[in-house]
Amino acid sequence: MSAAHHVTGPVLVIGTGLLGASLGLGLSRLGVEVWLSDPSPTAARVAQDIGAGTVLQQGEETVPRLVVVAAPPDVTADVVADALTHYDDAIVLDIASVKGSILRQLRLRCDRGELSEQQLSRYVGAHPMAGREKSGPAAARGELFTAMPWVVCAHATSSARAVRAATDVGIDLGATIVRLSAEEHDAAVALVSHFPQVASSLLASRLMNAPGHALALAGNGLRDTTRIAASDPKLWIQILSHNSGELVKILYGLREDLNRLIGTLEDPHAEGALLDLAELMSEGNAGHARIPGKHGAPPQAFSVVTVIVDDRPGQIAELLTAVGSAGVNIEDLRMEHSSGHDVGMVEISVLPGRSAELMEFLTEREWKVVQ
Ligand SMILES: NC(=O)c1ccc[n+]([C@@H]2O[C@H](COP(=O)([O-])OP(=O)(O)OC[C@H]3O[C@@H](n4cnc5c(N)ncnc54)[C@H](O)[C@@H]3O)[C@@H](O)[C@H]2O)c1
Ligand SMILES: O=C(O)C(=O)C[C@]1(C(=O)O)C=C[C@@H](O)C=C1
Repeated sequence: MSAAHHVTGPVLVIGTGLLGASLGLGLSRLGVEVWLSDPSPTAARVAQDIGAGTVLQQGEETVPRLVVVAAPPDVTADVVADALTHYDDAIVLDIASVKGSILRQLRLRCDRGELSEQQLSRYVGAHPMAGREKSGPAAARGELFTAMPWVVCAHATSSARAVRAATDVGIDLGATIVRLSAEEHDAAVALVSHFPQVASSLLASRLMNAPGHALALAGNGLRDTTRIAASDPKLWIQILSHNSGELVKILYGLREDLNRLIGTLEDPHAEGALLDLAELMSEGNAGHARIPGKHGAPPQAFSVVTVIVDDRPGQIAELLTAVGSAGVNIEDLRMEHSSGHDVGMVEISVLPGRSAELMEFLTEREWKVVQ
């Protein structure tokens, strides 16, 4: 299948695990020529088998216009530097979960004369705020990035061409572009990604020696708060250690809150103790209410079913008729066009209890529902 897109291939994806294979899959589906490379021949082959691109065989050469480095954070700066040196006109971007440490390593190479300023100008950092608790290409999904934030971290000397290319990949994958400096990015993800991972892991680690009868009672509360505790330790020790400075600031605050809570619960009948507990719960309510919906939309009281439609007359009417025949009431409707796309995204707000059946109904009728 070939659809309108901004990215011009060939694109070389280096690192064909969950993220690299998902990106290859998303671009290949648009008709972009994608080459795949990974030190693990199995990871590269699996990525090829699922349709993410074509494996670049050892000794085989290609002239990519764009290189996307989707390797673990520890090796990302090395792989980026090699790509900037080896492919002398290609734009190189990385999609690692941390940005500041990688940029600092690349700058150091410039200062030592190992990389030229011209080479560094072809690099831009990016970070799709989309992923899974699973790793490897078998878990890849071409729609992983749809409607998710795609952070572009240009550095002081990134060329306009490089920034454009990093942005275009996100747009073509249906993501929402956010521009931040590497420092702003690292502070933000410490709070909204790295801290939740640590909190989830700490919570789940309490279960290691829990008696079977306690675990047998586990409901959605525990499942919701521990999904990401199943994440890959090899990846996360790198992410956490690369962004430790920002994370530690948040953990100091948590330590204070925990001390306060312990003090309160040690004597729940003390004067003011119940008020303290009420404050803790309502502060949590207030923080939760600030988590935006997809595309940065305000928090939703309804469930949103997102459907991708072709940008042509009659499509919305057909979709609304389909929702009507499912017997589901539309509480709100929002339509988004990604600039330059031939598709639009329709967000249908429905009562939370009706979204699963509507998704199933539409999917069965071959509407493209974003899962
Ligand atoms: N998993 C997520 O949710 C998520 C989300 C956004 C960004 N990221 C970032 O994407 C990158 C890849 O993560 P992933 O989840 O796909 O991990 P993954 O473990 O699924 O895949 C990583 C791949 O990189 C390969 N690799 C290892 N060393 C390499 C090297 N020197 N050169 C090239 N490839 C190498 C591995 O063989 C593996 O196939 C990481 O930097 C991560 O921080 C991950
Ligand atoms: O949804 C998940 O499973 C994720 O952990 C994804 C998540 C996140 O924190 O949102 C994790 C790390 C990445 O760098 C980006 C996205």
